[in-house]
Amino acid sequence: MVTRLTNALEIKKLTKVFGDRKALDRVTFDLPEGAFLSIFGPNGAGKTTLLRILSTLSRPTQGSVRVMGIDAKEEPDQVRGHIGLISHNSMLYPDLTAMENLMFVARLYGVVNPEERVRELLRSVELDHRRFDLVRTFSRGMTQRLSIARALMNDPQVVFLDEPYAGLDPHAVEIFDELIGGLREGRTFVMVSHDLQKGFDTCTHALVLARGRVVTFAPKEELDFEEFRNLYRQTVGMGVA
Ligand SMILES: Nc1ncnc2c1ncn2[C@@H]1O[C@H](COP(=O)(O)OP(=O)(O)OP(=O)(O)O)[C@@H](O)[C@H]1O
Repeated sequence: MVTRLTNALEIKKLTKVFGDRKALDRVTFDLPEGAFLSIFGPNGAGKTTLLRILSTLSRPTQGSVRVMGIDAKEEPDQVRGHIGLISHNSMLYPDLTAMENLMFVARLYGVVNPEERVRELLRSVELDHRRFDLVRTFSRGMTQRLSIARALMNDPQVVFLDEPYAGLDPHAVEIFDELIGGLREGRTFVMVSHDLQKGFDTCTHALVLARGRVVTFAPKEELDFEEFRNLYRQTVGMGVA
């Protein structure tokens, strides 16, 4: 029997223009299901713009985006049902408790037993004991853990992470790595990272962007870290768009 690998992402000639600036320029790549893609690039390379388009927060100017086979331009709502996003903007309400925040999201997704699901998620990120505390009293690491729980509400097949290590102390990084490690089975991850070593260690595929264009897209087994690092340094030397 031949096992057919499906692609979690199919991106073709994706272009995004802001005024007279091209933030993304004909970006093209396919990512197989179950992969972990790390996206690298200097400031202004287009990483966040790409992540925002993949997660349906922004629309491409040109080109096509398919997430789990669904056209993100035509059916963004359908795509949203399959994805989770963990970003700087935690999408949490600081003046609500952890529990209230997650209950709100559970209702948005029409979760059948919302309270049960919320408690299960809170336990999985080790925040159940803080469920009645306001989010504004949480540390950066705790807020991030809660935003992971929020992003997992719909049991997403594709998870997007925007610089998840920013502002975390080493202990929080460890907890985060463990959490993500436990979620990798059967899921696809896409992470924007400024930490070259960590992003490279974690990934199965690497994408380097510069000035909105793909400099490299390859499975990790085709890349040697030292060469990759040198290439990245040259890329950073290319400057911003
Ligand atoms: N809403 C916007 N309006 C106008 N220009 C924008 C907008 N969003 C992004 N850009 C421009 O698009 C380009 C890519 O920005 P983007 O935020 O995607 O880069 P990035 O690689 O994520 O950078 P960083 O590493 O600094 O976060 C930049 O030149 C930026 O100024």
